[in-house]
Amino acid sequence: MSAASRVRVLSVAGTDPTGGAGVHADLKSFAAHGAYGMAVVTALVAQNTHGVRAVHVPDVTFLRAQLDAVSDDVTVDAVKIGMLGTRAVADEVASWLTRTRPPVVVLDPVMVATSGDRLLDADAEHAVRALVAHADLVTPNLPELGVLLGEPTATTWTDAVRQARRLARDAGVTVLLKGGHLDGDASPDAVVDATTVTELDAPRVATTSTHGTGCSLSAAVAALRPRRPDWVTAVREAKEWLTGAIAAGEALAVGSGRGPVDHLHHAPGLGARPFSAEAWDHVADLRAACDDLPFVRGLADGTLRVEEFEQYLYQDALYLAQYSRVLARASQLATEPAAQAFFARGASRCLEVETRLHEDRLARAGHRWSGPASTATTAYVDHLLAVAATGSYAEVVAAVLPCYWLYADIGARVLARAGDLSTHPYRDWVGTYGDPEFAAATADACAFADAAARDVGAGTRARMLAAFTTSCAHEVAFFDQVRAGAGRGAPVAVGAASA
Ligand SMILES: Nc1ncnc2c1ncn2[C@@H]1O[C@H](COP(=O)(O)OP(=O)(O)OP(=O)(O)O)[C@@H](O)[C@H]1O
Ligand SMILES: Cc1ncc(COP(=O)(O)O)c(N)n1
Repeated sequence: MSAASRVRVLSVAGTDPTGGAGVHADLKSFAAHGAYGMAVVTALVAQNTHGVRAVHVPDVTFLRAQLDAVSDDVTVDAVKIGMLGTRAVADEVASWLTRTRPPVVVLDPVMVATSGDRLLDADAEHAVRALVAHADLVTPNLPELGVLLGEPTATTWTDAVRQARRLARDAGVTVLLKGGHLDGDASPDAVVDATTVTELDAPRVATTSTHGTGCSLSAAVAALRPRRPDWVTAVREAKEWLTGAIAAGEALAVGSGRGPVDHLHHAPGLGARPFSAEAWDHVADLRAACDDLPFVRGLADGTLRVEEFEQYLYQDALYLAQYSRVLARASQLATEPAAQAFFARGASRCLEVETRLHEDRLARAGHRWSGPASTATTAYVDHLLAVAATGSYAEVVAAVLPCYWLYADIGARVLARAGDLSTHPYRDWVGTYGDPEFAAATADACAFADAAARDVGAGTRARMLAAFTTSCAHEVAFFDQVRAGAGRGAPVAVGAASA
Protein backbone atom coordinates (compact mmCIF):
# COMPACT_ATOMS: atom_id res chain seq x y z
CA MET A 1 0.00 0.00 0.00
CA SER A 2 1.20 3.51 -0.72
CA ALA A 3 1.48 6.18 1.94
CA ALA A 4 -2.24 7.06 1.67
CA SER A 5 -3.78 8.16 4.98
CA ARG A 6 -6.54 5.52 4.75
CA VAL A 7 -6.94 2.09 3.20
CA ARG A 8 -8.83 2.49 -0.10
CA VAL A 9 -11.22 -0.41 -0.24
CA LEU A 10 -13.76 -1.33 -2.91
CA SER A 11 -17.00 -3.27 -2.53
CA VAL A 12 -18.30 -5.11 -5.61
CA ALA A 13 -21.77 -6.23 -4.53
CA GLY A 14 -25.54 -5.87 -4.78
CA THR A 15 -27.71 -3.27 -3.08
CA ASP A 16 -30.03 -3.26 -0.09
CA PRO A 17 -32.18 -0.13 0.03
CA THR A 18 -32.78 -0.67 3.77
CA GLY A 19 -29.02 -0.38 4.32
CA GLY A 20 -28.42 -3.68 6.14
CA ALA A 21 -26.64 -5.77 3.54
CA GLY A 22 -24.75 -5.48 0.25
CA VAL A 23 -22.76 -2.37 -0.71
CA HIS A 24 -24.65 -0.27 1.85
CA ALA A 25 -23.47 -2.48 4.72
CA ASP A 26 -19.99 -2.75 3.21
CA LEU A 27 -19.51 1.03 3.09
CA LYS A 28 -20.55 1.33 6.75
CA SER A 29 -18.18 -1.50 7.66
CA PHE A 30 -15.34 0.21 5.82
CA ALA A 31 -16.03 3.50 7.63
CA ALA A 32 -16.29 1.67 10.98
CA HIS A 33 -12.72 0.47 10.41
CA GLY A 34 -11.31 3.79 9.30
CA ALA A 35 -11.07 2.90 5.59
CA TYR A 36 -12.01 4.97 2.54
CA GLY A 37 -14.89 3.07 0.92
CA MET A 38 -15.86 2.73 -2.74
CA ALA A 39 -18.60 0.64 -4.35
CA VAL A 40 -19.39 -0.94 -7.71
CA VAL A 41 -22.94 -2.26 -7.97
CA THR A 42 -23.45 -5.71 -9.50
CA ALA A 43 -27.22 -5.96 -8.98
CA LEU A 44 -30.05 -3.74 -7.81
CA VAL A 45 -32.04 -5.62 -5.20
CA ALA A 46 -35.48 -4.52 -3.99
CA GLN A 47 -35.31 -6.01 -0.50
CA ASN A 48 -35.98 -5.18 3.12
CA THR A 49 -35.64 -6.92 6.48
CA HIS A 50 -38.31 -9.45 5.43
CA GLY A 51 -36.83 -10.57 2.15
CA VAL A 52 -36.11 -9.95 -1.52
CA ARG A 53 -38.89 -8.60 -3.78
CA ALA A 54 -37.05 -8.19 -7.07
CA VAL A 55 -33.56 -8.26 -8.53
CA HIS A 56 -32.38 -6.23 -11.51
CA VAL A 57 -28.97 -7.05 -12.98
CA PRO A 58 -27.78 -4.32 -15.35
CA ASP A 59 -25.96 -5.33 -18.52
CA VAL A 60 -22.41 -6.42 -17.75
CA THR A 61 -20.94 -3.78 -20.07
CA PHE A 62 -22.11 -1.28 -17.48
CA LEU A 63 -20.50 -3.33 -14.70
CA ARG A 64 -17.23 -3.26 -16.67
CA ALA A 65 -17.56 0.52 -17.08
CA GLN A 66 -17.97 0.93 -13.30
CA LEU A 67 -15.04 -1.35 -12.46
CA ASP A 68 -12.75 0.35 -14.97
CA ALA A 69 -13.85 3.82 -13.85
CA VAL A 70 -12.53 2.95 -10.40
CA SER A 71 -9.34 1.12 -11.29
CA ASP A 72 -8.33 3.49 -14.13
CA ASP A 73 -8.19 6.26 -11.57
CA VAL A 74 -7.85 4.97 -8.01
CA THR A 75 -5.34 2.66 -6.37
CA VAL A 76 -7.43 -0.08 -4.77
CA ASP A 77 -5.72 -1.46 -1.65
CA ALA A 78 -8.34 -4.14 -1.07
CA VAL A 79 -11.52 -5.40 -2.72
CA LYS A 80 -14.44 -7.24 -1.19
CA ILE A 81 -16.67 -9.14 -3.62
CA GLY A 82 -20.22 -9.98 -2.53
CA MET A 83 -23.42 -10.74 -4.46
CA LEU A 84 -22.74 -11.52 -8.12
CA GLY A 85 -26.19 -12.68 -9.21
CA THR A 86 -25.44 -14.19 -12.60
CA ARG A 87 -22.75 -16.13 -14.40
CA ALA A 88 -22.06 -13.16 -16.71
CA VAL A 89 -21.43 -10.91 -13.72
CA ALA A 90 -19.12 -13.43 -12.04
CA ASP A 91 -17.17 -13.86 -15.31
CA GLU A 92 -16.89 -10.08 -15.75
CA VAL A 93 -15.52 -9.64 -12.23
CA ALA A 94 -13.05 -12.51 -12.82
CA SER A 95 -11.91 -10.80 -16.01
CA TRP A 96 -11.41 -7.48 -14.16
CA LEU A 97 -9.38 -9.30 -11.48
CA THR A 98 -7.03 -10.69 -14.14
CA ARG A 99 -6.51 -7.16 -15.51
CA THR A 100 -6.36 -5.39 -12.15
CA ARG A 101 -5.32 -7.46 -9.18
CA PRO A 102 -5.63 -5.46 -5.94
CA PRO A 103 -3.23 -6.73 -3.23
CA VAL A 104 -6.12 -8.01 -1.08
CA VAL A 105 -9.13 -9.85 -2.56
CA VAL A 106 -11.88 -11.07 -0.21
CA LEU A 107 -14.69 -13.12 -1.76
CA ASP A 108 -17.98 -13.56 0.12
CA PRO A 109 -19.66 -16.23 -2.05
CA VAL A 110 -23.21 -14.92 -1.52
CA MET A 111 -25.74 -17.46 -2.77
CA VAL A 112 -28.87 -17.38 -0.62
CA ALA A 113 -30.08 -14.53 1.65
CA THR A 114 -30.93 -15.18 5.31
CA SER A 115 -34.56 -14.84 4.22
CA GLY A 116 -34.09 -17.90 1.97
CA ASP A 117 -34.20 -15.92 -1.29
CA ARG A 118 -31.69 -16.90 -3.98
CA LEU A 119 -29.12 -14.22 -4.75
CA LEU A 120 -27.19 -16.29 -7.31
CA ASP A 121 -28.52 -18.11 -10.38
CA ALA A 122 -28.07 -21.87 -10.15
CA ASP A 123 -25.98 -21.90 -13.33
CA ALA A 124 -23.61 -19.28 -11.88
CA GLU A 125 -22.34 -21.52 -9.10
CA HIS A 126 -19.44 -22.89 -11.10
CA ALA A 127 -18.48 -19.32 -12.16
CA VAL A 128 -18.23 -18.41 -8.45
CA ARG A 129 -16.15 -21.55 -7.90
CA ALA A 130 -13.80 -20.28 -10.61
CA LEU A 131 -13.62 -16.91 -8.89
CA VAL A 132 -12.33 -18.56 -5.69
CA ALA A 133 -9.00 -19.09 -7.49
CA HIS A 134 -8.68 -15.26 -7.80
CA ALA A 135 -9.28 -14.63 -4.10
CA ASP A 136 -6.93 -14.43 -1.12
CA LEU A 137 -9.71 -15.07 1.38
CA VAL A 138 -13.08 -16.69 0.79
CA THR A 139 -15.79 -16.42 3.47
CA PRO A 140 -18.47 -19.11 3.00
CA ASN A 141 -21.20 -19.98 5.46
CA LEU A 142 -21.92 -23.69 5.84
CA PRO A 143 -24.29 -24.12 2.83
CA GLU A 144 -22.04 -22.00 0.57
CA LEU A 145 -19.01 -24.09 1.52
CA GLY A 146 -20.88 -27.24 0.47
CA VAL A 147 -21.79 -25.70 -2.90
CA LEU A 148 -18.21 -24.53 -3.55
CA LEU A 149 -17.01 -28.10 -3.03
CA GLY A 150 -19.95 -29.78 -4.75
CA GLU A 151 -20.74 -31.58 -1.49
CA PRO A 152 -23.75 -31.65 0.87
CA THR A 153 -23.92 -28.97 3.58
CA ALA A 154 -21.94 -30.00 6.67
CA THR A 155 -24.17 -30.70 9.64
CA THR A 156 -21.49 -30.52 12.33
CA TRP A 157 -18.73 -27.99 12.99
CA THR A 158 -16.10 -30.74 12.70
CA ASP A 159 -17.34 -31.68 9.23
CA ALA A 160 -17.44 -28.03 8.20
CA VAL A 161 -13.82 -27.51 9.28
CA ARG A 162 -12.85 -30.62 7.32
CA GLN A 163 -14.56 -29.21 4.21
CA ALA A 164 -12.88 -25.82 4.71
CA ARG A 165 -9.45 -27.52 4.84
CA ARG A 166 -10.22 -29.27 1.57
CA LEU A 167 -11.24 -26.02 -0.13
CA ALA A 168 -8.15 -24.22 1.20
CA ARG A 169 -5.88 -27.00 -0.08
CA ASP A 170 -7.57 -27.49 -3.45
CA ALA A 171 -8.00 -23.77 -4.33
CA GLY A 172 -4.84 -22.46 -2.63
CA VAL A 173 -6.94 -19.92 -0.71
CA THR A 174 -7.48 -19.00 2.93
CA VAL A 175 -11.00 -19.82 4.11
CA LEU A 176 -12.95 -17.92 6.75
CA LEU A 177 -15.53 -20.52 7.69
CA LYS A 178 -18.58 -18.94 9.36
CA GLY A 179 -20.61 -20.81 11.93
CA GLY A 180 -23.57 -18.45 12.11
CA HIS A 181 -25.89 -21.16 10.75
CA LEU A 182 -25.08 -23.65 13.53
CA ASP A 183 -27.36 -24.31 16.48
CA GLY A 184 -26.16 -23.79 20.04
CA ASP A 185 -24.84 -21.11 22.36
CA ALA A 186 -21.74 -20.30 20.34
CA SER A 187 -21.20 -18.78 16.92
CA PRO A 188 -17.68 -19.98 16.12
CA ASP A 189 -15.74 -19.09 12.97
CA ALA A 190 -12.45 -20.56 11.79
CA VAL A 191 -9.60 -19.25 9.67
CA VAL A 192 -8.39 -22.23 7.67
CA ASP A 193 -5.45 -22.46 5.29
CA ALA A 194 -3.64 -25.46 3.79
CA THR A 195 -1.79 -26.19 7.04
CA THR A 196 -3.53 -24.47 9.93
CA VAL A 197 -6.97 -24.16 11.48
CA THR A 198 -7.50 -21.24 13.88
CA GLU A 199 -10.86 -21.35 15.61
CA LEU A 200 -12.34 -18.07 16.80
CA ASP A 201 -14.99 -18.45 19.45
CA ALA A 202 -17.76 -15.97 20.05
CA PRO A 203 -20.99 -16.17 22.02
CA ARG A 204 -24.18 -16.42 19.98
CA VAL A 205 -26.25 -13.29 20.52
CA ALA A 206 -29.96 -13.99 21.02
CA THR A 207 -31.32 -11.52 18.48
CA THR A 208 -33.11 -11.20 15.16
CA SER A 209 -30.60 -8.56 13.99
CA THR A 210 -28.45 -10.76 11.77
CA HIS A 211 -29.30 -9.35 8.35
CA GLY A 212 -26.07 -8.60 6.50
CA THR A 213 -23.71 -10.14 9.06
CA GLY A 214 -21.75 -11.99 6.37
CA CYS A 215 -21.46 -8.85 4.19
CA SER A 216 -20.38 -6.72 7.14
CA LEU A 217 -17.80 -9.24 8.36
CA SER A 218 -16.11 -9.78 4.98
CA ALA A 219 -16.04 -6.01 4.35
CA ALA A 220 -14.47 -5.39 7.78
CA VAL A 221 -11.78 -8.01 7.12
CA ALA A 222 -11.00 -6.46 3.71
CA ALA A 223 -10.68 -3.01 5.28
CA LEU A 224 -8.44 -4.29 8.08
CA ARG A 225 -6.15 -6.72 6.25
CA PRO A 226 -3.86 -4.15 4.50
CA ARG A 227 -2.84 -2.83 7.92
CA ARG A 228 -2.80 -6.09 9.87
CA PRO A 229 0.02 -8.66 9.72
CA ASP A 230 -2.09 -11.71 8.84
CA TRP A 231 -5.62 -12.99 8.24
CA VAL A 232 -6.11 -14.32 11.75
CA THR A 233 -5.37 -10.92 13.31
CA ALA A 234 -7.70 -9.10 10.90
CA VAL A 235 -10.52 -11.65 11.29
CA ARG A 236 -10.24 -11.75 15.09
CA GLU A 237 -10.59 -7.98 15.25
CA ALA A 238 -13.46 -7.91 12.75
CA LYS A 239 -15.35 -10.67 14.54
CA GLU A 240 -15.07 -9.00 17.91
CA TRP A 241 -16.47 -5.82 16.36
CA LEU A 242 -19.25 -7.76 14.58
CA THR A 243 -20.41 -9.46 17.79
CA GLY A 244 -20.87 -5.99 19.34
CA ALA A 245 -22.61 -4.74 16.18
CA ILE A 246 -25.05 -7.69 16.28
CA ALA A 247 -25.79 -7.07 19.98
CA ALA A 248 -26.52 -3.38 19.29
CA GLY A 249 -28.64 -4.07 16.19
CA GLU A 250 -32.11 -4.24 17.72
CA ALA A 251 -31.73 -0.78 19.28
CA LEU A 252 -31.61 0.69 15.76
CA ALA A 253 -35.30 -0.23 15.34
CA VAL A 254 -34.87 -0.69 11.58
CA GLY A 255 -37.60 -2.86 10.06
CA SER A 256 -39.87 -5.50 11.56
CA GLY A 257 -38.14 -8.57 10.13
CA ARG A 258 -34.49 -9.62 10.48
CA GLY A 259 -32.94 -6.26 11.25
CA PRO A 260 -29.45 -4.96 10.45
CA VAL A 261 -26.44 -4.75 12.76
CA ASP A 262 -25.21 -1.43 14.16
CA HIS A 263 -21.93 -0.91 12.32
CA LEU A 264 -21.09 2.18 14.35
CA HIS A 265 -21.96 0.79 17.80
CA HIS A 266 -18.38 1.40 18.95
CA ALA A 267 -18.61 5.15 18.19
CA PRO A 268 -21.67 6.25 20.22
CA GLY A 269 -20.77 9.95 20.01
CA LEU A 270 -20.75 9.94 16.22
CA GLY A 271 -23.43 12.28 14.93
CA ALA A 272 -24.70 13.09 18.42
CA ARG A 273 -25.42 16.76 19.23
CA PRO A 274 -22.61 18.53 21.03
CA PHE A 275 -23.00 18.02 24.77
CA SER A 276 -23.26 21.75 25.48
CA ALA A 277 -26.13 22.24 23.01
CA GLU A 278 -28.06 19.32 24.49
CA ALA A 279 -27.35 20.43 28.07
CA TRP A 280 -28.35 24.08 27.43
CA ASP A 281 -31.71 23.00 25.99
CA HIS A 282 -32.17 20.53 28.82
CA VAL A 283 -32.04 23.32 31.44
CA ALA A 284 -34.30 25.78 29.56
CA ASP A 285 -36.81 25.78 32.45
CA LEU A 286 -34.11 26.43 35.04
CA ARG A 287 -32.73 29.29 32.94
CA ALA A 288 -36.18 30.84 32.66
CA ALA A 289 -36.65 30.42 36.43
CA CYS A 290 -33.30 32.13 36.98
CA ASP A 291 -34.29 35.15 34.84
CA ASP A 292 -37.54 35.44 36.80
CA LEU A 293 -35.93 35.61 40.26
CA PRO A 294 -36.52 38.93 42.04
CA PHE A 295 -32.80 38.99 42.85
CA VAL A 296 -31.75 38.62 39.20
CA ARG A 297 -34.36 41.13 37.99
CA GLY A 298 -33.25 43.62 40.64
CA LEU A 299 -29.59 43.07 39.76
CA ALA A 300 -30.37 43.65 36.08
CA ASP A 301 -32.37 46.85 36.49
CA GLY A 302 -30.32 48.15 39.40
CA THR A 303 -33.22 48.17 41.88
CA LEU A 304 -31.70 45.45 44.09
CA ARG A 305 -31.01 46.74 47.60
CA VAL A 306 -27.29 47.15 48.30
CA GLU A 307 -27.42 45.04 51.42
CA GLU A 308 -28.96 42.17 49.50
CA PHE A 309 -26.27 42.46 46.86
CA GLU A 310 -23.53 42.43 49.50
CA GLN A 311 -25.11 39.45 51.20
CA TYR A 312 -25.02 37.60 47.87
CA LEU A 313 -21.40 38.67 47.27
CA TYR A 314 -20.35 37.42 50.68
CA GLN A 315 -21.81 33.97 49.99
CA ASP A 316 -20.33 34.04 46.52
CA ALA A 317 -16.84 34.67 47.90
CA LEU A 318 -17.22 31.60 50.15
CA TYR A 319 -18.44 29.62 47.14
CA LEU A 320 -15.62 30.75 44.83
CA ALA A 321 -12.95 29.63 47.28
CA GLN A 322 -14.27 26.07 46.90
CA TYR A 323 -15.21 26.35 43.22
CA SER A 324 -11.56 27.18 42.55
CA ARG A 325 -10.55 23.81 44.02
CA VAL A 326 -12.99 22.01 41.72
CA LEU A 327 -11.56 23.83 38.68
CA ALA A 328 -8.12 22.75 39.87
CA ARG A 329 -9.43 19.17 40.00
CA ALA A 330 -10.59 19.47 36.36
CA SER A 331 -7.08 20.66 35.52
CA GLN A 332 -5.60 17.71 37.40
CA LEU A 333 -7.78 15.17 35.55
CA ALA A 334 -7.38 16.72 32.07
CA THR A 335 -5.30 14.73 29.61
CA GLU A 336 -4.93 17.52 27.03
CA PRO A 337 -2.42 20.22 27.97
CA ALA A 338 -4.75 22.95 26.64
CA ALA A 339 -7.55 21.83 28.96
CA GLN A 340 -5.16 21.38 31.87
CA ALA A 341 -3.91 24.96 31.44
CA PHE A 342 -7.41 26.37 30.90
CA PHE A 343 -8.85 24.98 34.13
CA ALA A 344 -5.70 25.87 36.11
CA ARG A 345 -6.05 29.46 34.85
CA GLY A 346 -9.75 29.36 35.76
CA ALA A 347 -8.92 28.22 39.30
CA SER A 348 -6.46 31.05 39.69
CA ARG A 349 -8.71 33.70 38.07
CA CYS A 350 -11.50 32.74 40.39
CA LEU A 351 -9.36 33.57 43.41
CA GLU A 352 -7.68 36.64 41.99
CA VAL A 353 -10.12 38.56 39.81
CA GLU A 354 -13.52 37.60 41.09
CA THR A 355 -12.55 37.48 44.74
CA ARG A 356 -11.04 40.95 44.31
CA LEU A 357 -14.37 42.18 42.97
CA HIS A 358 -16.05 40.81 46.05
CA GLU A 359 -13.48 42.08 48.52
CA ASP A 360 -13.41 45.59 47.00
CA ARG A 361 -17.17 45.81 47.24
CA LEU A 362 -17.40 44.42 50.71
CA ALA A 363 -14.48 46.51 51.95
CA ARG A 364 -16.22 49.64 50.68
CA ALA A 365 -19.41 48.60 52.40
CA GLY A 366 -18.66 50.24 55.72
CA HIS A 367 -19.33 47.01 57.58
CA ARG A 368 -17.81 43.58 57.46
CA TRP A 369 -19.73 40.46 56.50
CA SER A 370 -19.15 37.30 58.47
CA GLY A 371 -20.83 34.04 59.31
CA PRO A 372 -20.89 30.56 57.85
CA ALA A 373 -21.74 29.51 54.32
CA SER A 374 -25.49 29.41 53.81
CA THR A 375 -27.49 26.24 53.22
CA ALA A 376 -27.69 27.06 49.50
CA THR A 377 -23.95 27.75 49.24
CA THR A 378 -23.08 24.59 51.16
CA ALA A 379 -25.41 22.45 49.03
CA TYR A 380 -23.88 23.73 45.78
CA VAL A 381 -20.31 23.32 47.02
CA ASP A 382 -21.05 19.82 48.36
CA HIS A 383 -22.40 18.79 44.95
CA LEU A 384 -19.31 20.11 43.17
CA LEU A 385 -16.90 18.56 45.65
CA ALA A 386 -18.68 15.20 45.37
CA VAL A 387 -18.35 15.20 41.58
CA ALA A 388 -14.70 16.27 41.94
CA ALA A 389 -14.04 13.45 44.41
CA THR A 390 -15.70 10.62 42.52
CA GLY A 391 -16.39 11.76 38.95
CA SER A 392 -14.36 11.49 35.78
CA TYR A 393 -12.83 14.49 34.02
CA ALA A 394 -15.90 14.73 31.74
CA GLU A 395 -18.28 14.86 34.72
CA VAL A 396 -16.22 17.46 36.58
CA VAL A 397 -16.13 19.69 33.47
CA ALA A 398 -19.92 19.33 33.07
CA ALA A 399 -20.45 20.22 36.76
CA VAL A 400 -18.35 23.42 36.63
CA LEU A 401 -19.80 24.62 33.31
CA PRO A 402 -23.02 26.32 34.60
CA CYS A 403 -21.03 28.70 36.79
CA TYR A 404 -19.37 30.01 33.63
CA TRP A 405 -22.32 29.83 31.34
CA LEU A 406 -25.23 31.17 33.41
CA TYR A 407 -23.12 34.12 34.55
CA ALA A 408 -21.88 34.89 31.02
CA ASP A 409 -25.45 34.59 29.74
CA ILE A 410 -26.99 36.85 32.39
CA GLY A 411 -24.02 39.26 32.28
CA ALA A 412 -24.20 39.71 28.50
CA ARG A 413 -27.97 40.28 28.52
CA VAL A 414 -27.88 42.73 31.42
CA LEU A 415 -25.04 44.60 29.70
CA ALA A 416 -26.92 44.74 26.41
CA ARG A 417 -30.07 46.03 28.12
CA ALA A 418 -28.27 48.56 30.34
CA GLY A 419 -26.21 49.99 27.45
CA ASP A 420 -24.35 52.71 29.36
CA LEU A 421 -23.16 51.24 32.65
CA SER A 422 -21.87 54.49 34.15
CA THR A 423 -24.89 54.96 36.38
CA HIS A 424 -25.63 51.29 37.04
CA PRO A 425 -25.12 50.56 40.74
CA TYR A 426 -23.71 47.09 40.02
CA ARG A 427 -21.57 48.01 37.02
CA ASP A 428 -18.52 46.17 38.42
CA TRP A 429 -20.48 42.88 38.58
CA VAL A 430 -22.11 43.40 35.17
CA GLY A 431 -18.77 44.50 33.70
CA THR A 432 -17.01 41.35 34.98
CA TYR A 433 -19.55 38.82 33.69
CA GLY A 434 -20.76 40.71 30.60
CA ASP A 435 -17.17 41.10 29.43
CA PRO A 436 -16.35 39.52 26.03
CA GLU A 437 -13.31 37.95 27.64
CA PHE A 438 -15.57 36.06 30.06
CA ALA A 439 -17.78 35.03 27.12
CA ALA A 440 -14.68 33.67 25.36
CA ALA A 441 -13.67 31.69 28.46
CA THR A 442 -17.22 30.31 28.61
CA ALA A 443 -17.03 29.25 24.94
CA ASP A 444 -13.73 27.49 25.71
CA ALA A 445 -15.30 25.70 28.69
CA CYS A 446 -18.17 24.54 26.44
CA ALA A 447 -15.68 23.29 23.83
CA PHE A 448 -13.78 21.30 26.49
CA ALA A 449 -17.05 19.77 27.73
CA ASP A 450 -18.03 18.86 24.14
CA ALA A 451 -14.62 17.29 23.47
CA ALA A 452 -14.83 15.30 26.71
CA ALA A 453 -18.36 14.10 25.83
CA ARG A 454 -17.18 12.81 22.45
CA ASP A 455 -14.76 10.42 24.13
CA VAL A 456 -17.18 8.82 26.61
CA GLY A 457 -19.91 6.19 26.48
CA ALA A 458 -23.63 6.78 26.95
CA GLY A 459 -23.47 6.16 30.73
CA THR A 460 -20.87 8.84 31.40
CA ARG A 461 -22.61 11.26 29.04
CA ALA A 462 -25.82 10.79 31.06
CA ARG A 463 -23.87 11.47 34.28
CA MET A 464 -22.41 14.60 32.67
CA LEU A 465 -25.92 15.84 31.91
CA ALA A 466 -27.05 15.07 35.47
CA ALA A 467 -24.05 16.93 36.96
CA PHE A 468 -24.67 19.94 34.68
CA THR A 469 -28.39 20.06 35.50
CA THR A 470 -27.80 19.74 39.25
CA SER A 471 -25.29 22.61 39.11
CA CYS A 472 -27.85 24.74 37.25
CA ALA A 473 -30.48 24.02 39.91
CA HIS A 474 -27.97 25.06 42.60
CA GLU A 475 -27.25 28.28 40.67
CA VAL A 476 -30.94 29.17 40.78
CA ALA A 477 -31.14 28.40 44.51
CA PHE A 478 -27.95 30.37 45.07
CA PHE A 479 -29.37 33.54 43.49
CA ASP A 480 -32.67 32.98 45.27
CA GLN A 481 -31.14 32.56 48.73
CA VAL A 482 -30.99 36.29 49.41
CA ARG A 483 -34.74 36.58 49.19
CA ALA A 484 -35.26 33.21 50.89
CA GLY A 485 -32.83 34.33 53.57
CA ALA A 486 -31.77 30.83 54.64
CA GLY A 487 -28.51 30.72 56.64
CA ARG A 488 -27.29 34.07 55.33
CA GLY A 489 -24.22 35.86 56.56
CA ALA A 490 -24.75 38.95 58.61
CA PRO A 491 -23.25 42.42 58.39
CA VAL A 492 -21.02 43.27 61.30
CA ALA A 493 -20.05 46.86 62.07
CA VAL A 494 -16.53 47.65 60.88
CA GLY A 495 -14.15 47.21 63.75
CA ALA A 496 -16.32 44.64 65.49
CA ALA A 497 -14.67 41.30 66.14
CA SER A 498 -15.50 38.81 63.41
CA ALA A 499 -16.97 35.44 64.28
N1 LIG B 1 -26.63 -14.63 16.49
C1 LIG B 1 -25.34 -14.42 16.28
N2 LIG B 1 -24.54 -14.06 17.32
C2 LIG B 1 -23.24 -13.83 17.15
N3 LIG B 1 -22.61 -13.95 15.97
C3 LIG B 1 -23.34 -14.30 14.89
C4 LIG B 1 -24.73 -14.56 14.99
N4 LIG B 1 -25.20 -14.87 13.74
C5 LIG B 1 -24.15 -14.79 12.91
N5 LIG B 1 -23.01 -14.48 13.60
C6 LIG B 1 -21.69 -14.26 13.06
O1 LIG B 1 -21.86 -13.42 11.92
C7 LIG B 1 -20.95 -13.79 10.89
C8 LIG B 1 -21.72 -14.18 9.64
O2 LIG B 1 -22.17 -15.48 9.85
P1 LIG B 1 -23.18 -16.32 8.98
O3 LIG B 1 -22.81 -17.74 9.15
O4 LIG B 1 -24.57 -15.92 9.36
O5 LIG B 1 -22.83 -15.85 7.54
P2 LIG B 1 -23.75 -15.54 6.33
O6 LIG B 1 -24.88 -16.51 6.30
O7 LIG B 1 -22.91 -15.43 5.14
O8 LIG B 1 -24.26 -14.12 6.72
P3 LIG B 1 -25.51 -13.40 6.07
O9 LIG B 1 -26.58 -13.51 7.10
O10 LIG B 1 -25.10 -11.99 5.88
O11 LIG B 1 -25.81 -14.11 4.78
C9 LIG B 1 -20.11 -14.90 11.50
O12 LIG B 1 -18.97 -14.35 12.14
C10 LIG B 1 -21.03 -15.51 12.52
O13 LIG B 1 -20.32 -16.20 13.53
C1 LIG C 1 -27.17 -7.36 -1.89
C2 LIG C 1 -27.13 -8.43 -0.86
N1 LIG C 1 -25.98 -9.08 -0.62
C3 LIG C 1 -25.94 -10.05 0.31
C4 LIG C 1 -27.03 -10.36 1.06
C5 LIG C 1 -26.96 -11.46 2.08
O1 LIG C 1 -27.23 -11.01 3.36
P1 LIG C 1 -28.28 -11.76 4.28
O2 LIG C 1 -28.05 -13.22 4.13
O3 LIG C 1 -27.99 -11.30 5.67
O4 LIG C 1 -29.65 -11.34 3.81
C6 LIG C 1 -28.23 -9.66 0.78
N2 LIG C 1 -29.36 -9.90 1.44
N3 LIG C 1 -28.25 -8.70 -0.17
